[in-house]
Amino acid sequence: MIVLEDALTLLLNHAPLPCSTTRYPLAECFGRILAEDITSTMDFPPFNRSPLDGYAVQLKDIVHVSPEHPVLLMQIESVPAGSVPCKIVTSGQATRIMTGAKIPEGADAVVRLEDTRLVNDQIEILTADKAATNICSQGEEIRINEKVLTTGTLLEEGALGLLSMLGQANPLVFHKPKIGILATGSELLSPSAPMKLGKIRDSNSYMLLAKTLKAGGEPVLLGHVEDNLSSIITKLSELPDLPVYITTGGASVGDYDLMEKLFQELQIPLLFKGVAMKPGMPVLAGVWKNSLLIALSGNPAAGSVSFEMLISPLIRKITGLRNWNHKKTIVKLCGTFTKTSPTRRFVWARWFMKQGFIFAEPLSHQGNGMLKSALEANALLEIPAHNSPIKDGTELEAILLHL
Ligand SMILES: Nc1nc2c(c(=O)[nH]1)N[C@H]1C(S)=C(S)[C@@H](COP(=O)(O)OP(=O)(O)OC[C@H]3O[C@@H](n4cnc5c(N)ncnc54)[C@H](O)[C@@H]3O)O[C@H]1N2
Ligand code: MOO
Repeated sequence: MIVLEDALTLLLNHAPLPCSTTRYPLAECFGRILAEDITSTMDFPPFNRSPLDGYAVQLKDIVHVSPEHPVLLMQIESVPAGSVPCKIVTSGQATRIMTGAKIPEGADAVVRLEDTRLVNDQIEILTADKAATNICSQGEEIRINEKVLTTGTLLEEGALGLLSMLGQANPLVFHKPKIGILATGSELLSPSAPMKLGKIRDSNSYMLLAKTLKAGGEPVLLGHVEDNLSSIITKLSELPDLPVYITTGGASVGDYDLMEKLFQELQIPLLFKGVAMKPGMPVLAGVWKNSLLIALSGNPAAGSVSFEMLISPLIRKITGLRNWNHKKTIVKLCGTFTKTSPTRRFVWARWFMKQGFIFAEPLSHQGNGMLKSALEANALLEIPAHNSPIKDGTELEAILLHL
């Protein structure tokens, strides 16, 4: 039996390198991982521009204005966003300018439209309030040659907007790692099969498919196979070449729990067998033909916790993501937790904010009812080993699954 953190380190140390790279159109890049550093080839904004609709003027003409002592200026042109001003603003003149348009030469202030009035043909300036700061300077957000995005960045809305701004229509991204998911168990039926006595439908494959997608991998469902060593070996020999294979079922000590025998039969040296946590203790891992083979428990409650704690960070690392680690946080326990155990435990919980603190309430119906609690859970709460009953409000570590 191995400590969870050591098991994860072993898996990460044997993780395949991130996949090959390719260029994708920007619109197809959401959720992918950037495989190159992006340096700006231009300043942004690319020119001094107006942050509002108003008049570009010379500051010295308006510094002393007030509604009681306005000044009159002559409009020389009007510049919409996207156009280039042609005329230089000199003393006594104003260029009507729209938000986003280039500031004309000669102007060093912009008065907003609401602070002006049209008087005959002239523009009356009623206040100079903030006029000098009403200019967005060239390069104030991004300088030319500045590194804006780095390899390993998850491409979400901010990154996609920046890439577009920088003219990166086809950024280089990592291919998603393919993760094989094979369910073992003679009791298993596919979701479309008619029900039979003694059988259950395979829910693990679909649960782990979803978890794989969330971690940034590409799940490859390999179906299910009965608890028979030669059937499992035949099935494995037919599988496509993938960097990681996850199996569920047969990881414990029962007569038909064949995973340990499988590792022996295929002469796969074990990285570890059994992880000191509950649920999710039965896990075996090894390197098989340059791929990681990880056998999880068939118990949905156990398999999903093992996946969350061990496989999700592993997949995130193989995607090329820079920050692949769990997002752990300290929460306050809502209610008391009375179940004690010599092993550290992870329980599905629901976090919420109250009086400025994050609280987490363990869900009832854990264990075999895990799938129902998974529906409601948004956190995995860690209960330390050998705890005496834990009091309401005690600080505990949790992984927040959905924000
Ligand atoms: N004598 C002992 N028995 C058990 C122990 C133990 O220490 N000594 N550990 C228990 C614990 S804890 C767990 S967890 C399970 C682990 O069992 P396995 O990993 O070998 O998994 P299976 O026996 O194949 O299945 C367990 C359970 O889950 C159902 N199952 C299996 N596959 C699926 C699937 N794809 N979709 C939905 N449900 C699935 C299966 O029918 C069983 O009910 O062992 C305990 N026993
Ligand atoms: O290890 Mo079992 O995984 O406690 O549920």
